[in-house]
Formats: sequence, C-alpha cells, structure tokens
Amino acid sequence: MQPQKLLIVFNPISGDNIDKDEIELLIKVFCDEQRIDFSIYKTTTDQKNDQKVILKYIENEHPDAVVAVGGDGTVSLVANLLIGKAIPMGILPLGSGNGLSKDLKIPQETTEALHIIQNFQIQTIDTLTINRLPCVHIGDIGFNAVIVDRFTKDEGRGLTTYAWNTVKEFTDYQPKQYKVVTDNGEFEGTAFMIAFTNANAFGSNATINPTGIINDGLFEICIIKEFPKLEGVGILYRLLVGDIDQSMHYEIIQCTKASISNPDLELIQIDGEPIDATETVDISINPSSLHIIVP
Ligand SMILES: Nc1ncnc2c1ncn2[C@@H]1O[C@H](COP(=O)(O)OP(=O)(O)OP(=O)(O)O)[C@@H](O)[C@H]1O
Repeated sequence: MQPQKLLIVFNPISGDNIDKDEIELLIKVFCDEQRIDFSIYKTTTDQKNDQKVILKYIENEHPDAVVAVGGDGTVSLVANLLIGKAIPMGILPLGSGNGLSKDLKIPQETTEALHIIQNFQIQTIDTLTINRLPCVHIGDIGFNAVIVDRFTKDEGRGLTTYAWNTVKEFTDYQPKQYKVVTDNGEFEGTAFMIAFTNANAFGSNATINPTGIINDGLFEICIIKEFPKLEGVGILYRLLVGDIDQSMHYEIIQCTKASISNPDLELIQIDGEPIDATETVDISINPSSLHIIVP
C-alpha cells in the first residue's frame, strides 16, 4: 500500500552545496507520477510558528505521513510533533549529518529515499525525554555538546565546519565531574562526554552506542571517561570503526530512567541543538512512541 496524501516539510537552507530547487522539482515530479497527493511546507527561522502551521495542517488534512526534507534539525522538528501520534514520519535526508536516517538505513539519495516513502513500511521506535524535552536520536553532555554549541554559532555549515570545531576545541577541553544514577547501575567520576541514546551513531558516523537497539524499551548511557589526550586518535578510530565498547575508557549502562548530576553546568545538546545547561539532567524512555517509514 502506498500513501495517498503527504505533507512535505522542506527546509530550504539545509545541507551544503545542495540544489534545493532541483530536489523540490524531483519530489513534485515523483509524487505526480506516482499519483500521490502532496503539499509542501517550507520551514522558516520561526520554529514555533512552523510547528503551529504543521499541526494545523495535520488536524485539518489528515495526511498519511509527514515527510521531513532536511537535516537533523528538520527531522527533530517533525518528529517532536508526531511523538505519541499514529501518523508516521518519512525522511528525505538533506543535511550534513542525517544521523537518525543513517541509523535506520534510510537511503541518503533523494530518489531512493522517495521510493522508501512510497513503499510505506512502518517501524515503531522508542524516543527519550531529556529534561522534559523530546529526543529522537542522541542527546549528550560534555565535549560533543560543546562542539554542537560552537557549530550552531559558526556561520559555516556541513561536516567540514563540525570537524574543524572538533579539532580546535579538543586540545583545551577539560573533562568534567558527573554522577550518574540509573535504575540499573551508577557511575561517578570524570568524563570527556556522556551520551544518552537508544540509537547507534552520530551523523558523522561516530558510533557511540554500538549495541543499542532502537525499539527494545531501553536506552544506554554511554560514558567516555577522561583519557590521556594522546589517546584521542585511538578513541576516534574506535568510534569510527564501531568498537568503542572495547576501550578501557568507555562504560555503558543500559536503563529506562537516569539522572545525571552536572555540578559544572557543562553544556548539553539534544539531536544537534544546544539546550539550557542544568545541574541535574533527567532522562527517561518512551517505548514505541514514534512511527517512521523505513526500508
Ligand atoms: N527558511 C529558513 N531560513 C533560515 N534558516 C532556516 C529556515 N528554515 C529552517 N531554518 C533553520 O535550519 C536549521 C535546521 O537545519 P537542519 O538541521 O535541517 O539542516 P542542517 O543543519 O544543514 O543539517 P544537519 O543538522 O544534519 O547538519 C534550524 O536552525 C532552523 O532554524
């Protein structure tokens, strides 16, 4: 069965060096050829208003799916509106990272991704709540959140800007003290970063949670403990080849609920967006809360 009617949420600025007019035309031609009724909503810089307009459309028009066309920010905007609803999300990845779509094996090429939406296979995934905010992919505290913060403020886009900020910050970064309490174990000590996720890898392909399963009702607290700076390349290599869990500087706790004390008010990010730093970070799982169109 293919969808009859789609709402396409299109970010006109996402990604680097991508001809957005060409992508828009590709989507229109595809939907016309396949006789799929569709509307395109272009996002703006006013996320609150975008959310209002999209919700109103869903309530009035009852599309079979809402398709996010853009990067992680656009996926997060759409997903946050669909958590707890029966209507599925489709993804046409256009950003620099596209973390969730890569974890779900959604093709990165637009025509291939359109065929996946047409096939309309639905998977239900778990999502997280972090400090009462929704998270559909990865949240973290520490080094990566600092990079995300710098990246957000940088005028450049794309993986090159992300990589450049990583190199610039690494030498001077001071790991912070944390205490993690969960319903299945604790950690207290100094960490380079702590990620909270039920998915596997960042859009950069750094696999922070090699054994995570996105729909098992559990999430993982993935801790990269303090390590000698000279071992940084080794840690990065393990992240990229997917065996960070073999490192002596890595610890993992699988749980359904966690609270992290963050006395230094270190930066926190959720799905690529910095959030307010808090002394305590509360995380819980929402089992089977989001439907996604997958291969
Ligand atoms: N019309 C617009 N003009 C300017 N900025 C926009 C517009 N629509 C959305 N945005 C901004 O785009 C950002 C989200 O971009 P998105 O994450 O989709 O792409 P990306 O940053 O290129 O990809 P990635 O997150 O994978 O690196 C949000 O900060 C949002 O405010």
